[in-house]
Amino acid sequence: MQTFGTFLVSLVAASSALAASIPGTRIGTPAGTTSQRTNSVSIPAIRNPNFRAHGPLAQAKAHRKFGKPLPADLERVLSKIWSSKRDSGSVTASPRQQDTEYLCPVQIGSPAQTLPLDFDTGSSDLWVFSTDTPRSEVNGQTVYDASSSSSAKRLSGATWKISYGDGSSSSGIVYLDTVTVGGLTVSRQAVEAAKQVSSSFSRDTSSSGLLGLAFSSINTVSPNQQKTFFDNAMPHLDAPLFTADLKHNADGRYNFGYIDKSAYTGSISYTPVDNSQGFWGFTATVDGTDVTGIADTGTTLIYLPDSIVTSYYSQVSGARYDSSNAGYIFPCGSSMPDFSFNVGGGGGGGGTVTVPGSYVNFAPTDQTGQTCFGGLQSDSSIGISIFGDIALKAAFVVFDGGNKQLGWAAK
Ligand SMILES: Cc1noc(C)c1CN(C)Cc1cc2n(n1)CCN(c1cc(N)ncn1)C2
Repeated sequence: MQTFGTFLVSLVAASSALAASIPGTRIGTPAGTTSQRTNSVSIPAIRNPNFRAHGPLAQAKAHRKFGKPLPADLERVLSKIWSSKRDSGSVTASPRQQDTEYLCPVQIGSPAQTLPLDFDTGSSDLWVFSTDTPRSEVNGQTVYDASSSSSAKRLSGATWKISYGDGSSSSGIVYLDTVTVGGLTVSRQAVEAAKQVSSSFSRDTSSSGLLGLAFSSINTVSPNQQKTFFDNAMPHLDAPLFTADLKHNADGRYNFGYIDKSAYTGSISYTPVDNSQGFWGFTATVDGTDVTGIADTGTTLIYLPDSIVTSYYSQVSGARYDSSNAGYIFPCGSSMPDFSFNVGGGGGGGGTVTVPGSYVNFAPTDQTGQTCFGGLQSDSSIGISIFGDIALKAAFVVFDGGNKQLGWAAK
């Protein structure tokens, strides 16, 4: 069996023998060597340190070299190797405005245009500020220019329109273009260019749009619904999953296709996902009460049933629901209790995620800094419980699209 190293040496030996037999042939004297004779050279044979010897692949090379068909058993082995998935990606998630949102650099088009996007497991549109967005609505954001991308193709007749839980919205037209996240590339990804954005997006000068990571069933492109970046990438990934490792006031990371064992402690507790509404829906247990909600990186706070929220703030002196702030507030100097929930309970006890009390002290309600707004609020006006960034940044979370499950681990 010839390994690459041997192959390289034999190739070099052949050429220098050849050169020696043809007078005057000079194949160049490599740096560092001198030769008394005029028609001979000595070439170092450098072993390729990156080469990994592999029997079947070496067998295949030998058969191909001499034009021989591969034996059936070798064919079977190679087809398994060559069909194996081999893609993955890893990108930094940078917090903005006290962890209000997390932005990741995304490359779009050829040549690449890099835009900071909000990765949102609560929606399924990849939309961007673009040269199609009215100048009056662009406020310093980096915009996507499809006309500068040789790989951009307009998806004729396609439009999109999306509204979010906080009342913000955007809409526009659609291109197919090459999108790369952390080294993972999807060609012909639907890139939704905004022709209109609501004021909260215009004011958000650091974000150029969103990259949806919920299920493609709630993508808003019409008449032909489009797939999310993750859905398009999934068949090529080493594992059909991505992980979210968001942090408090610090850069975190989204990984695609693999689980970084150094990013969490203890074990990962898994729980089934209900994607019937297009979200990463799951059930957790809070103080013995089952809560069904969604894991949503695009929502800043945690929204849970009234009973749980009221019970939590009853532990904090001076905490109250304040209608002028439309939420629970408390004295900023309060020492907030930790907030825990259990995932994957079942017989094995599952795993407990503990949100430090300091995370629940979200932000002052005004410049005086006397009163602070809670990171845990009631879901009664939303109709669905949401485990947003305040909860997610307390854990290492596996979004497993292949097995429709969510994994939670401490970190
Ligand atoms: C958010 C946010 N909060 O303070 C700032 C600043 C921002 C960003 N900024 C105002 C603009 C904005 C509004 C939204 N986003 N970004 C992200 C998508 N939104 C979601 C996603 C989802 N899964 N669920 C609900 N809404 C609403």
